[in-house]
Amino acid sequence: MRIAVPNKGRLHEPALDLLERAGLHVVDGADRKLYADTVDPDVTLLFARAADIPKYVSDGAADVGITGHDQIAESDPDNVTELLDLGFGQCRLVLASPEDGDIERVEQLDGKKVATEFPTIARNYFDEQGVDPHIVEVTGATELTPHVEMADAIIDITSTGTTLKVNRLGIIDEVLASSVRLFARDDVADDDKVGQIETALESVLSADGKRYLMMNVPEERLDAVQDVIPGMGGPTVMDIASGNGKDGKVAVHAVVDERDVFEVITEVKSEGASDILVTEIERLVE
Ligand SMILES: Nc1ncnc2c1ncn2[C@@H]1O[C@H](COP(=O)(O)OP(=O)(O)OP(=O)(O)O)[C@@H](O)[C@H]1O
Ligand SMILES: O=P(O)(O)OC[C@H]1O[C@H](OP(=O)(O)OP(=O)(O)O)[C@H](O)[C@@H]1O
Ligand SMILES: [Mg+2]
Repeated sequence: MRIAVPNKGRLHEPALDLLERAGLHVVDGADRKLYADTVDPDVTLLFARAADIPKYVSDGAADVGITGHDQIAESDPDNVTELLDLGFGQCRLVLASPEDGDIERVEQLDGKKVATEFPTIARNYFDEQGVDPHIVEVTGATELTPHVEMADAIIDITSTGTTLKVNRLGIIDEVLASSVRLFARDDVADDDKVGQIETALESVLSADGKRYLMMNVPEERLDAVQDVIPGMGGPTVMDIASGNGKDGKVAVHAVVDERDVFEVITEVKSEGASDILVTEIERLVE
């Protein structure tokens, strides 16, 4: 099973980091190497350009891919399925034009020029809008093109909005929202190994922002403590070996949202909980 992962750019590190946290450790990765084995003898990583990854998967060079939804939509293969939103690389593809120009609406672009790195997405978008501009294909620095008479508008990626602002471009419309996805070729999407990879990555995403809370609670206070813990499916309650001054107490364990931890601790403490421990969770298989 081969997983295609971005070889550089902003998606490389977070994609590898996620695979590592999911337990798919790279065993022989070296800088600039184009493939690497993992601790799972059945799983190899291929490092490719983010834009080429949908084609690698579609054509069978890899079975599973990790890249932006925008790249999958641009490549538009008819034999891949998105399995998971991996929650990073969030951005929007937008239609934008010079702030001081007179293009303010999509309809004004009929017969005009629109520069983009995403010609397929652009063409689909304009077809839906019933507008027919010339698409000027570029491979980067798209924001420059309206200022050198190469284009009247652009369709490009924005996240913080800084690049558009610096280049005095204003958003006319949102074309596509994107984030990084795990996807597979249809003929392998139901394989056990693909399922294992999906579960492993999902377990890391599920654990993000969650904390594991442990505490000791006098038995007679258990109901009151349980009431203030918003854990998944209720907390786990265990007997504690007697002795050590723990008689009459039970151990309560619960998974709690990180943002609730402060409040929960304050409340369970006031209900009589002691020896409270908070730990991070590496993975959570639900
Ligand atoms: N500013 C951004 N914020 C969030 N995500 C982004 C941003 N720019 C790009 N992306 C996402 O990352 C993907 C790849 O962009 P990136 O810039 O890493 O690759 P690239 O420009 O092709 O890099 P390189 O040319 O070095 O290979 C995009 O398709 C998009 O999904
Ligand atoms: O809204 P912002 O936060 O400013 O981000 C948007 C910019 O980020 C990307 O470029 P990148 O930095 O990847 O450079 P590139 O043109 O070399 O791909 C994208 O192509 C935009 O230019
Ligand atoms: Mg880029």
